Amino acid sequence: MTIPIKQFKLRRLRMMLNNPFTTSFGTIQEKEFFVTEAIDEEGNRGFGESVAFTSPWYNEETVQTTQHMIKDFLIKLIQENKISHPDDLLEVFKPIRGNNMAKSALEGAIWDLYAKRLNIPLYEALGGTKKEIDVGISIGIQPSVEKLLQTINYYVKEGYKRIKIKIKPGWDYEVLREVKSHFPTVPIMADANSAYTLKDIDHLQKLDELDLLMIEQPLAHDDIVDHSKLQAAMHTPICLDESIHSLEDTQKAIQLQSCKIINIKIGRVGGLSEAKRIHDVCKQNGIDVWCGGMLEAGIGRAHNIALTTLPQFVLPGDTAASALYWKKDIIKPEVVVENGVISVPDRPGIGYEIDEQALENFTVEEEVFHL
Ligand SMILES: O=C(O)CCC(=O)C1=CC=C[C@@H](O)[C@@H]1C(=O)O
Ligand SMILES: [Mg+2]
Repeated sequence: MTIPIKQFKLRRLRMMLNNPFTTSFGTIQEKEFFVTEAIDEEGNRGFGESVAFTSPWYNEETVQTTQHMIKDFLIKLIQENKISHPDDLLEVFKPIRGNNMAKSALEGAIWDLYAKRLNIPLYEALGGTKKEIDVGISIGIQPSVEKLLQTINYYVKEGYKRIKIKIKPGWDYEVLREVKSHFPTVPIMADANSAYTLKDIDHLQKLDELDLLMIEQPLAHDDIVDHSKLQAAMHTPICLDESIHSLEDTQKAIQLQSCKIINIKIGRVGGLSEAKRIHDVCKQNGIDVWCGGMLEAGIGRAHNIALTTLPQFVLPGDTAASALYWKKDIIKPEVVVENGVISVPDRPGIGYEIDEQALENFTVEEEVFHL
């Protein structure tokens, strides 16, 4: 049966992070993004969230390109095609190359609507089974090693199951060695956001001494060939983030042995349907996966939680508590983490209610599209 989508709402929100988040590219303090809403004939409402940043440092998409793609191309494709299942969007959106984050923002709202129409939780609609998921925390680059150690100490005491540290040349081996010596039993990983090249191979090999859980995206954002050379030269598992946009990329990375782990971000791969396909092929090939974060507000966070209930998400994700990011989130209740664990909500769809007042307060622009 066709999903009778009657209307789309596109809200642009602006929210301030509690703490600035610094990577090898710069610092984010204010987050701008879209909340998408798909409404059917009976008034059911499905919600999605976009993850592109205001400037294209993580990938080529931005808040502006997301809006352009949704308004001028993607909604038209939904108007022209019948959608019976959210997976249909894989074909419907095919004429548009790339722009995965824009596609995912709409697809997420349709997945939520689909699950709500069936009156089942989104995680169940996706085929997930876990009732609880393990989470870790991603810590941005800190002003000093001392500050970093204090921050880690705080999160370890809070119960987070693994700590991810951002690294870049000049802020890597010594810092990680210090961290490991203070927290020898805590699973520690490093994310380089493509700050190195194969010329750094000797330096990167030194990280093998530190028994890290993994090193994420050490080399170029669009590379899987050099990563395969690096993985062959290192014991530490390489995790790919930026380089994996699709099932096909995943299959090629597996074939080349470019990594042992994949960080699945729903937005980066174009939505939950593709994320699920990537998960399935990783499961068949013994590649561990985990769910990365993009500093999401509550709706995106809820989607991440639902995805993480799939069985191959065997490593803690970045889906930390709402309160670490926002003074006030846009969902009710907010996402809470106890001893590094989130209890997956059992309500229909994303499982959290929208805080309508908060949504309104953070909205700076709104547009409605009739189908
Ligand atoms: O807490 C989160 O949402 C994860 C934050 C995080 O690590 C990242 C967010 C955005 C872009 C990147 O720097 C990064 C990552 O690469 O995984
Ligand atoms: Mg990353």
